[in-house]
Amino acid sequence: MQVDQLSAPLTKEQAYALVDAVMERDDLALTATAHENEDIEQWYFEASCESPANVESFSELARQTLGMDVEFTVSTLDPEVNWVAKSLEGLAPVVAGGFYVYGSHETGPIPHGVTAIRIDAAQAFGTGHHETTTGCLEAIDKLLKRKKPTRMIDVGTGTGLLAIALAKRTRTPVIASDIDPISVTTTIENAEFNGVGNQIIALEATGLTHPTIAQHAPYDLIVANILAGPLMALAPAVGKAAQKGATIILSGILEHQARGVINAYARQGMTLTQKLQRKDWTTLMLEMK
Ligand SMILES: C[S@@+](CC[C@H](N)C(=O)[O-])C[C@H]1O[C@@H](n2cnc3c(N)ncnc32)[C@H](O)[C@@H]1O
Repeated sequence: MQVDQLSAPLTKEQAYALVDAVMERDDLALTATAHENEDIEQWYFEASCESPANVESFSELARQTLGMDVEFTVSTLDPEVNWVAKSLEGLAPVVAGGFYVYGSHETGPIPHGVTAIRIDAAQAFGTGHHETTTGCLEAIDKLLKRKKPTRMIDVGTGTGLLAIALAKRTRTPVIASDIDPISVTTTIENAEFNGVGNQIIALEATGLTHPTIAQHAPYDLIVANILAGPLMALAPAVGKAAQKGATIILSGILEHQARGVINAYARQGMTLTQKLQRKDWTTLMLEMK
């Protein structure tokens, strides 16, 4: 499958507005992100989709959303190359919440007193470098300093990093689920070489809809690093699956979206206990009352 990548330099606000607009248009079949090239202080909108990109529909959406014409650069990616892995090769280790997340290319010594997790770049999200992931690792560390959960689920597990972090620290089984089958196979491999293969139950599931997830409920810890929209949609299911006193860690939320997510979870009986801010990204810790 060939993949086309559309890119355009925009302001930060324009780039995020376009990401929001794309999220509402399933028919365009696009995955969109906004990011900053810090070296030149320029924000970009980027989207990828199966070739050939429907540039005309997309330009029309941009025109309607931003009220101006946007010129997109379109490039076709070679399907034989694992571009995600390539772009992540050589990343430096991440230290967050006492976890040390490193790739197999790393040759330096592992620092003392950390929980080391080896995650290789793959076609799944979660090498620990994104602020949403470091926010979750720090929230997990804060929680584990005061209590040890025993019934845990990581929804939207990506590479399995957060589930592996929990399994390593608690030595207890953790459910790791994702909508994407590639995440599930990646998670199984990552759990194996981190020595927690027998603790991670990796499942393909949308949200909390899977018989195994229902069987293991209620949970005393639910972690979900997805995006604000899907997180708000998940609030009723999380409310049903969480036991009284459970901790809920939510990330993938832009600062201006946090209030909406907090309100959606408050309506299901969960109250905010802590908020962690990493650049533009907010991680929420909530408790089921
Ligand atoms: C931002 S990544 C987080 C990965 C990893 N947990 C981390 O913190 O680095 C979000 C993941 O959620 C998955 N996802 C998105 N919507 C989902 C849903 N409704 N149910 C389950 N997984 C979902 C995506 O496939 C992706 O792997």
